[in-house]
Amino acid sequence: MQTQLIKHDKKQVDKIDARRRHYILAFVSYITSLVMFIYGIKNIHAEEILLPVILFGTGLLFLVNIIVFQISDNLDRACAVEAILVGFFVLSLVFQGGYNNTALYWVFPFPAILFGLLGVRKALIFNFLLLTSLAVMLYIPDLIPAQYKDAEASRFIASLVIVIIVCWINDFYRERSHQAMDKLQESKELQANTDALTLLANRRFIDSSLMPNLAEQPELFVPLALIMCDIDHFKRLNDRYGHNVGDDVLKAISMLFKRNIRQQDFACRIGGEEFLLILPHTNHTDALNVAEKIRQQVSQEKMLKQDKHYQVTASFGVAICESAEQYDEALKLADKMLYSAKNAGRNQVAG
Ligand SMILES: Nc1nc2c(ncn2[C@@H]2O[C@H](COP(=O)(O)OP(=O)(O)OP(=O)(O)O)[C@@H](O)[C@H]2O)c(=O)[nH]1
Repeated sequence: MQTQLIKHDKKQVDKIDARRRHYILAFVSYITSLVMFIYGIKNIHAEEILLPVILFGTGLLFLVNIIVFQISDNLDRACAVEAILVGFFVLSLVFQGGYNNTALYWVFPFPAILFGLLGVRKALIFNFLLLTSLAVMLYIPDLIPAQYKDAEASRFIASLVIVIIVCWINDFYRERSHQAMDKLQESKELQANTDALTLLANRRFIDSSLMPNLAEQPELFVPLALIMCDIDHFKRLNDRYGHNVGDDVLKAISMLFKRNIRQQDFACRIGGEEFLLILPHTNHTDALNVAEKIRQQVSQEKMLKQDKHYQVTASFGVAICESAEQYDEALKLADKMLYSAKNAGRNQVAG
């Protein structure tokens, strides 16, 4: 669950990538429609009506697509539509020939645009389809009204293949390095949120990951049970057997927590010998039962190899949190309950 929450926080990386695609979409839409309208006006009296129709038509469609995106906020759909418009524009321009038969020059920016809009795999397929359609149009001249010289067509196709391959290599490794950075960041984040001795989550995890998620999506957590746990007379144990033995006890208790909580629960070390178990969707009775079960197991487990008769015990305080705003109050209550368990003689649960 700790890893899942950290992954959830990594959505920041996806947001940056979505922004990149958004800018490409906006740039291509506005610039292409502007260029289309300017050329449409320039060619309004062209001999063939098809050219201004293509120019105004695609210009308008690019504009409509970005406006629909601004309203609907559906980036994937807008990018897919944009890619289809790009394909349609490229094919119809080459079909018609463009102004003074210059259509082929306008094709070269589009492979890179397709990679920017669609991501590596889809863009590669799309570019391949576009390339094949262009090759068919150029090598079977009877299919289209525009006339291109044989040498011109071959050079164009060869250059386009090079452009597509370079864009593909570039984008493939950009995506790979993006994924590697993402993993590295995730493992650094996990390390920073983990207590080195017990490998439980630490206080930083609660503050930087759990709390924002609780505030953002309380329905995933509440009612949230907080079980505060403190090992009894730990100072005495340390003094008698040494710090290393104390450390081993901390590790053994942490393992015991992990064995007794569900996959969606969190076990955190929040102080020297103080722990906090955080159990989402858990009511007061269930939380008391969990605490009692763990208390019994702690008191029954032989934790010291050096002294099989030494009984480690722990005290527990339980409270329920119903909202993110209530968290601090519930934590204070769990702490208060813990102290009443200590005052009542230790090795017990209060809540
Ligand atoms: N071995 C070990 N000891 C630690 C660690 N962190 C804190 N401690 C010790 O934990 C002890 C906590 O002692 P106290 O706060 O007096 O509490 P206690 O002896 O457990 O007594 P009660 O809580 O009242 O039952 C101190 O002696 C700390 O030095 C740690 O990482 N390893």
